[in-house]
Amino acid sequence: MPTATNIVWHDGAVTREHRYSLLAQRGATVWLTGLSGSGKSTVSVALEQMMFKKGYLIYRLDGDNIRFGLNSNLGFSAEDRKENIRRISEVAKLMADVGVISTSAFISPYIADRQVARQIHDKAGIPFVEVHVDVPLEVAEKRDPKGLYKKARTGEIKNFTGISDPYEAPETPEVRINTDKLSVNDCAKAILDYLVEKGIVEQRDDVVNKPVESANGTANGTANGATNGAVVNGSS
Ligand SMILES: Nc1ncnc2c1ncn2[C@@H]1O[C@H](COP(=O)(O)OS(=O)(=O)O)[C@@H](OP(=O)(O)O)[C@H]1O
Ligand SMILES: Nc1ncnc2c1ncn2[C@@H]1O[C@H](COP(=O)(O)OP(=O)(O)O)[C@@H](O)[C@H]1O
Repeated sequence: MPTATNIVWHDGAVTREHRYSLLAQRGATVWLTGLSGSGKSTVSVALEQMMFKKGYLIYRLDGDNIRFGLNSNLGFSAEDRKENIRRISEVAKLMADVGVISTSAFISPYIADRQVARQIHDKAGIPFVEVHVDVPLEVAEKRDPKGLYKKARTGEIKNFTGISDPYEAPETPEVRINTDKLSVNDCAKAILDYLVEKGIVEQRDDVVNKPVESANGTANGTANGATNGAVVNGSS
């Protein structure tokens, strides 16, 4: 890929700290890596609901979804997966620079690519929390929520992670969740507990007084004290 030359960074007057102050939160990236069917999307959705109810602005970046748009030109070769992860890392970094907490749920099978994701965040001074969504291959394959393992076994899908392509598990992730041993809620809670323990987010009570259950992208909760449905800051 060509590298840009003759370019100069341009600073604005509104800083990251101004935006964080406006939003009453700091940006961060929660990076979920694991086999297909390990539970990355399911846990991300649960964490999003849990944190949204506490008044956090949180946004999910998800492998399948991103491949419909931004990364629709990428396949599953090692080179394409690397570019997939690099682009997502840059997007997550930008979102965190705005002040958004994002979850990135990507198989991201290669240690080197995840290292790049971490470096992009480290360089920008943004917290990067790697979560290994850990499950034995047999369990993921048995779940097979999209029927992809079946297709991979018959050879209909080539280069399928865990079957005909490698998955390099993280050795020292910030958080490891075993989705065959913990409930979805407990997995999400383990991540939130880590964020609180490390001071990445503060401890907050729920401020949204209805469950956030809609699966069509629109949240159905309303915030305590808010008349327009906007979420109010739950910090004291
Ligand atoms: N060959 C192959 N290998 C792995 N996964 C495949 C493949 N082909 C299609 N899919 C579907 O694509 C989803 C993974 O996309 P990602 O962007 O997360 O992959 S990667 O991080 O670039 O490796 C993955 O989503 P999840 O099952 O949610 O992980 C699959 O639905
Ligand atoms: N503790 C758990 N955490 C996450 N998913 C779980 C858990 N227990 C069972 N599952 C099931 O495993 C499947 C995981 O699928 P999905 O979230 O799409 O995985 P991925 O995004 O990693 O491909 C879902 O059918 C989900 O209901």
